[in-house]
Amino acid sequence: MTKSENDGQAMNTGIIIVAAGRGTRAGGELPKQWQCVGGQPVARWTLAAFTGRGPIVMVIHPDDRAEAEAAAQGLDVRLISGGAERAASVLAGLEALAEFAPDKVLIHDVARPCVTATVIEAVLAALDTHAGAAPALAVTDALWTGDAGLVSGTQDRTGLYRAQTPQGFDFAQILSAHRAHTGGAADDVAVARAAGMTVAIVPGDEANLKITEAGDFSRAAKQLRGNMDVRLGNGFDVHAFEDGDHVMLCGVAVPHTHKLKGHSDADVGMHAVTDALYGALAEGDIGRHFPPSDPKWKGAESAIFLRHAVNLARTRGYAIGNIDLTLICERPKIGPHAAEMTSKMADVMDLDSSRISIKATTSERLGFTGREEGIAALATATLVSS
Ligand SMILES: Nc1ccn([C@@H]2O[C@H](COP(=O)(O)OP(=O)(O)OP(=O)(O)O)[C@@H](O)[C@H]2O)c(=O)n1
Ligand SMILES: C[C@](O)(CO)[C@H](O)COP(=O)(O)O
Repeated sequence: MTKSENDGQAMNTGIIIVAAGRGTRAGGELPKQWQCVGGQPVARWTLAAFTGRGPIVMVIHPDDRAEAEAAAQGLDVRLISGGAERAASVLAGLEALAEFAPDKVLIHDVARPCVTATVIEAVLAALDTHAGAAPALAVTDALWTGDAGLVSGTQDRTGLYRAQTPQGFDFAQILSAHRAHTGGAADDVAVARAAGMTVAIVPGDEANLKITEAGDFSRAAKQLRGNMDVRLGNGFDVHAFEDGDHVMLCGVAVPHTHKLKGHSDADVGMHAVTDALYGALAEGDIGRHFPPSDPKWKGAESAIFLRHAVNLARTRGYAIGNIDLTLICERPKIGPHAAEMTSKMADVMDLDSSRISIKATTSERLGFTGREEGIAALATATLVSS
């Protein structure tokens, strides 16, 4: 991940996912963040919730690199080594993020995979007016002290909150607060307050639980199932042939007796996939985002449109489930180029190629594709949010 690769995204916010803990209370053969809930590692859910919001640094234990790489596969995440205490891991993350010079930073426990976009956005909004902001829930149960199984006293709950993450801060201020902090701290709000920063409380969410004990895995799985929003979109596009010697299909220049006619590079395959993503988001189509009347897009690479749709989906908290594209033409033959097209699309979409299907059919010489007047493309996309 480089600074320039993130240009155009939410560049002023950096993300730190602290994942260097050992998960001793949760048990299991692997630390809790690498164990699966709802079919994928805890860490992957957590990373997906922040993808598209800015550069992500995940702080890990040096022994966990293989598990971390598997959990982050296909996502733009920098892995760095943490320390023995949570605060040391956060400081390592802040130092690594300094290269991106973010204005703000969100610091989140990997062990909170059910965090919602609403909570993240509430923290970010509060950072417009405060140096720090964090989600929390007011304590609603009565509080007691206990001793040897007996209630030994009661505790006034007025003004008490249960703290959650992500905790958000002005980047420069929290970096210097962490550098100056000595001794333990339960969280980054404690470090910030010790340095004199004010921290706003924003509404937390019961769903944003921290996997701490073994029983929390099933609670998280239930939550992830319940929160999951699956969206499906389809896209259809047609471009006519004109004189030329190659067609652009899914980012690959395929030699042919004609080229495709269009305002942009006329990559009919990418256009259909882009429209499927916009469709899944109920965001209209390419024309709404990149009007053909705008000379700026004349001859433009269609990868620009596709990346925009992908980033829009990720910014809204969706991961791309899969893409299925059918190209309809008699010629050129797609089969020999399908692997290269898949790899190019995977690259542009920053998506594992196993989630991309590119296939082709003829229309049995019927209709405009049968008469070789042009190429049609039909795409389906699924988006999954937690
Ligand atoms: N040295 C540490 C300790 C904790 N953490 C992270 O801080 C978060 C909150 O910590 P906790 O839930 O206590 O996780 P563990 O330390 O892994 O759990 P345990 O205390 O049961 O071992 C977790 O995302 C954990 O990975 C970290 O990055 N570095
Ligand atoms: C930061 C935190 O998630 C706020 O609730 C929590 O303090 C970290 O977990 P730990 O169990 O206290 O290490």
